[in-house]
Amino acid sequence: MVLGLGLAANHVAQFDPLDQDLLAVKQLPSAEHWLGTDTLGRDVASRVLHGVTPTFIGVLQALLVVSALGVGMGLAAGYFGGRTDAFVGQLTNLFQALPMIVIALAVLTVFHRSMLAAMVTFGIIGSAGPARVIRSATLAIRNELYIEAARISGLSDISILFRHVLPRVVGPVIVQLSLIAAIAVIVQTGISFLGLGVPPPAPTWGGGIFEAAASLNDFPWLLVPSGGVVALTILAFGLLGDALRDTAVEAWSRPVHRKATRLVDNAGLAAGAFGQAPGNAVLSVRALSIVTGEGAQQRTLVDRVDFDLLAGETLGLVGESGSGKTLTSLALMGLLPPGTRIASGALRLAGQVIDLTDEERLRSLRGQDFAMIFQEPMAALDPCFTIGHQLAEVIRCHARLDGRQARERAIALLRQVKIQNAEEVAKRYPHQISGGMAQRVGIARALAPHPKVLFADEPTTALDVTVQADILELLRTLKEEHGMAVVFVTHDWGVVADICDRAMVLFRGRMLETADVIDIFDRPQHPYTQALLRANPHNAPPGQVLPTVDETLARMAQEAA
Ligand SMILES: Nc1ncnc2c1ncn2[C@@H]1O[C@H](COP(=O)(O)OP(=O)(O)OP(=O)(O)O)[C@@H](O)[C@H]1O
Repeated sequence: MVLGLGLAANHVAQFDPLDQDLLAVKQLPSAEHWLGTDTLGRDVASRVLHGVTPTFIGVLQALLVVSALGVGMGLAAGYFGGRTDAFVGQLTNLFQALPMIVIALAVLTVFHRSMLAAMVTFGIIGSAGPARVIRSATLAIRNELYIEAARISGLSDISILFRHVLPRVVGPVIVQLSLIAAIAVIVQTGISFLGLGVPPPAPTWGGGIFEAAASLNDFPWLLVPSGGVVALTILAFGLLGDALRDTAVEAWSRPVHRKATRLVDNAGLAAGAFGQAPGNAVLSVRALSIVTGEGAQQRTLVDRVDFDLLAGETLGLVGESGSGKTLTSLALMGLLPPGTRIASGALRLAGQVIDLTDEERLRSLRGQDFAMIFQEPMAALDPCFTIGHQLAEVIRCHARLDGRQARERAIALLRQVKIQNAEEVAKRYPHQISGGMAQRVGIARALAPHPKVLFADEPTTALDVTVQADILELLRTLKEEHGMAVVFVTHDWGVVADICDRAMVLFRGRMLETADVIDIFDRPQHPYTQALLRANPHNAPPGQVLPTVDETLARMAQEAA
């Protein structure tokens, strides 16, 4: 808005900013002079408005220098590391050690009060701060897998920097540039205030503050318009930076609250669809569909999945990577990742029917009736708190216990998951325990609220084989002790055979077959299940090359023809 008014100053301002009226000096705001007049009777509003353009030109000059130098140095130092990093480090140290104001005064003297020279100098010296911040942000992501993958696939460093690194650090870049813009306003105002910038009578914000300071005792009002516009502009740069950062960086990570086009009528579904559900089903899910994208871009990721989970049963969700196993379980937990949403479906839990598109209702089940354990047990624990503290926190969320009681219950839970020295483990931090122990802690945390259903998303994949067997054994025992039902996400037929009672095979988001585990292994009905089983390494004689699922499907199609 300030910039808009400044650009339209010739039309908006009622007076020439240089017109003096010695008969109307030091006037307070009036209908004629909106912000009053100064010590020479000039219209203050007109002078403030005409001061906008030179100020913003200066800001732009500083921003261009910082964008090129500060952002460039930060990206290069963080990405290349080594000597580049050391060189940039020395340079930024040097810039930060330079006395900015003394250098600016010298530059203004040499370049005859050139604001351009002052702003370029400020941009060069001021680029040290953004360079350091952007270096740190780049360091944090330069070893991420997708950057490695881009390197391996032959992309040049420049295109990796601009296409893969810059978009990830755009948040800090925007924030740093908004800070620089605000400081550039202060520097310009300071220079004009010292009488070293554009000479009077040209209208500048700093000049206005200088005049206001001179007549502060007899006409204090004069400081309000000139100081106010500077303060408001600085504030506006901060807010603008935050808003731009939110739009550019965080918009994608916000949950989408818009409801998708419903694929089925959920009201009708809730009323009739559970008729077929077995009497002893703890959880029944009907027509669960998950989509991503909007309008014509909408893509179905999980397509009308139905299943029943019986009391004390373990149901395996099996399928290749990307078949929708994880999304199915996350959807029921109300934990879908950003960009995806439930388009339709209903569940019935303990006789209660819940519309799956009702996010609020679904969220209330999490941690109460539904609990979850994850593939990366260590990543699911907060490194800053002890195991005991983290367990006690969850326990106190669900039960009215004091600190000591919650700690005792935490230790009891650790014993339930067969951790021998539970008291001692409770005092440890996550980095002080093994992966297998971390998964036991994850299970203990999931058990704390006595859930009806436990979702286990490949909980043994990240563990070594002997620990895997221990964890599966533990889950089997706990399921029996607690009477829980378990939904077990896996792509490992060995795990299905070991722990599941029934299995549901998913392919590209569609449910192909659900059967008892023995039937699935002995009499798989769907050609895809047959192909998936043939690709199972557990069945293969050593040394034999297994057919891929696609190869088996192609051969079956040929035989059928
Ligand atoms: N946030 C997301 N936005 C868009 N599509 C997604 C998102 N998360 C997952 N998908 C897509 O949804 C589909 C199902 O993903 P899901 O993670 O459920 O598969 P999965 O069977 O669990 O695979 P894996 O065994 O590799 O974990 C995949 O095609 C995946 O690319």
